[in-house]
Amino acid sequence: MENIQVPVMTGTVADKRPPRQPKAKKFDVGIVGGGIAGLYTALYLQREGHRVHIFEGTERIGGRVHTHYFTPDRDQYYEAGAMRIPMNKFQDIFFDLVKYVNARVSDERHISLIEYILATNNNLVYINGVRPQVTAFDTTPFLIGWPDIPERYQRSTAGELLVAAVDPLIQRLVNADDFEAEFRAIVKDFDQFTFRYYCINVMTGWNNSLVDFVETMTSQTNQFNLSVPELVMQSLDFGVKHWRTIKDGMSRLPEAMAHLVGLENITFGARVIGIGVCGERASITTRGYNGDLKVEFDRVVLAIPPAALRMIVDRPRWDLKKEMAIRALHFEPLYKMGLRFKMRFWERVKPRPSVGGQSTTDLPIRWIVYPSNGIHAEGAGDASGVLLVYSWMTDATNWLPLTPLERQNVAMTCLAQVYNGLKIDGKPLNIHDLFIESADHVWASSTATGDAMFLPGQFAEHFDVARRREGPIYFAGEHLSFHHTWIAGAAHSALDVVRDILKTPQLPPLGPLTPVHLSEPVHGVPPGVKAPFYFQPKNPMFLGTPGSSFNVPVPGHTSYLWPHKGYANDPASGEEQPVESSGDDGGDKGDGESEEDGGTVPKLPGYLGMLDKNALGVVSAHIASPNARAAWAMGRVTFT
Ligand SMILES: Cc1cc2nc3c(=O)[nH]c(=O)nc-3n(C[C@H](O)[C@H](O)[C@H](O)COP(=O)(O)OP(=O)(O)OC[C@H]3O[C@@H](n4cnc5c(N)ncnc54)[C@H](O)[C@@H]3O)c2cc1C
Repeated sequence: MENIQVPVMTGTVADKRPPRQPKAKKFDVGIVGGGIAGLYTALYLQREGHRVHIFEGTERIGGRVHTHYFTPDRDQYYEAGAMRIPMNKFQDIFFDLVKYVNARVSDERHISLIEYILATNNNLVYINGVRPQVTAFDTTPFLIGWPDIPERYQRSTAGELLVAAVDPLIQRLVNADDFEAEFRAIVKDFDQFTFRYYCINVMTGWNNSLVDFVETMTSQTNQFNLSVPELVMQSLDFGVKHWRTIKDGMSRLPEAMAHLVGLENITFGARVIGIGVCGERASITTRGYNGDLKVEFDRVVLAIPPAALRMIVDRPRWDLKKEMAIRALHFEPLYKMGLRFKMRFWERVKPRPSVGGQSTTDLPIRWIVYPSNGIHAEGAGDASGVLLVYSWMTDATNWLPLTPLERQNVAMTCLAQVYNGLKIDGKPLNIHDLFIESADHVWASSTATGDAMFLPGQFAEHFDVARRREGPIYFAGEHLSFHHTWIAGAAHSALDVVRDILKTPQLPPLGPLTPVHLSEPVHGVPPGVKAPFYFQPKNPMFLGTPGSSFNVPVPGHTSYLWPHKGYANDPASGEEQPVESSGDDGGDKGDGESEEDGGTVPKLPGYLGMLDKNALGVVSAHIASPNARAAWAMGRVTFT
């Protein structure tokens, strides 16, 4: 976009005015990826007066923030991606972002934070077929007969051992005036080592078997083969006592952010397949269901994980170090399955009911995570509920070869083993009788492949070069922050990019004190173009076929095509369900149909995108519009 030249007035009136400052250049910025990093970048640049457009490869906003709603009823969801936020100063950027968003969205989109319970004293442990009467962190090698443990550590708990290993380095970070400088010092000293090597060589008398024990009880298989700084950062966050989650689902955050950015500034179903540099500008080529689109921008931000960037093969070759970093940066595989039951049996089972927190097993399911939402809701005792199983690293990869039905069977068999012999209301618990349905997300086979968790040497060797801009092209994402695997990390990396683009290193994070009207947000609908470009979802996978994760509202109908429902053993609940008004849910998420949506599109907990009435309008005025075919003022547009 060109600068708008304000004509200089001459004569007496103009002479009395202070001389005009030249306006700072306003950029058109193309952002690839609609995860937190892309959205944060867009929000920030837009409020500084720049014009942004996000290209999201899928039909959903939020990337790895992904709440799966089984039904529109309260608490019938699981967090397939991010689910909990520790309340420490390193996560301030998240809490500030929530306040920033809340100051600007309608009540309906307001984000409420509720307590997240990380662990309770009643959570179960199930190791090698044994269910000791302690929690995972309180388990000792002696208690479960772990082999080859030096005598002096036989009665040390897993929690004590982990703290002894990481605390000296954590204290350095917690007490540092300059976090980044201290983190870099730790990188300099320890980045070349795996955490396992560190434990065996720095901790007196530890052997491999003791490391295996601590890893099994406090982490997941082979995670201690990652670099020392990664495990220190992870322990720093998981050592926090108080946690929060978002009421009615984490997806409410990216959805609210997207509404602030403006749905007309986001193109869904637009997988970017090419990046080019044209002088000082850059181009994005994106492929949708009805053709390719090439757009030029002043700046391009690639807010996508390295696995996704690597698969954009039509792009400049950067120097060998940069390409090596893109190839190498290690992501740990992650796997989650949500299982919905007719009652929240885990809260009623005797003798050890789990009200929140998570149980630890050495089975393929590894962790059983109990929902913190809905614990005290009215009628929760008898209502259906959802728990999830969660695996990392090798434990996550092991699910890959299985079909969805096989995965469901494995998870159910594991859960039955853990709960074998426990009672509910005085009778033996049979979880198969209570099961309704499941859904899962194999992150290892999605574009991100998991979360960034670097191998030894990668912080020292690849981190800075991976973050470095290449001409008009900038890079963002959680992997490019010091705080891997957190929403906070994605937001930090986006803030770094915004500072870099605007050449203002001191820009503060978005927060409660950010003035609402520092400058009017600029919306990207170019003059003369009524409907911005939207890919029309013609592909069958977008039409709600079984197995699809996408829901297209059918204008004029009240039905709603549900996402992948897993494999319900109850045919009655396995069918697609029409969405009726569910009555007053007493919350802020809306309740079924509303006047606003004309009774045709159900309002679901935070569901965004094309379900939105306004977005629907845009979808129907898609590319066929001759105006949209005209040059899009953000740059030159080519349809092929
Ligand atoms: C299972 C799991 C549990 C987690 N738990 C927590 C937690 O409890 N707390 C927490 O704070 N964080 C958690 N995280 C981490 C957090 O979700 C991520 O750090 C953060 O969401 C990453 O945001 P991002 O924008 O960097 O990347 P992403 O969210 O991956 O966004 C990238 C986006 O780019 C899109 N994209 C990719 N390729 C292309 C392309 N070629 N063209 C167009 N679009 C493309 C993707 O579809 C995606 O929407 C978890 C993550 C996972 C997977």
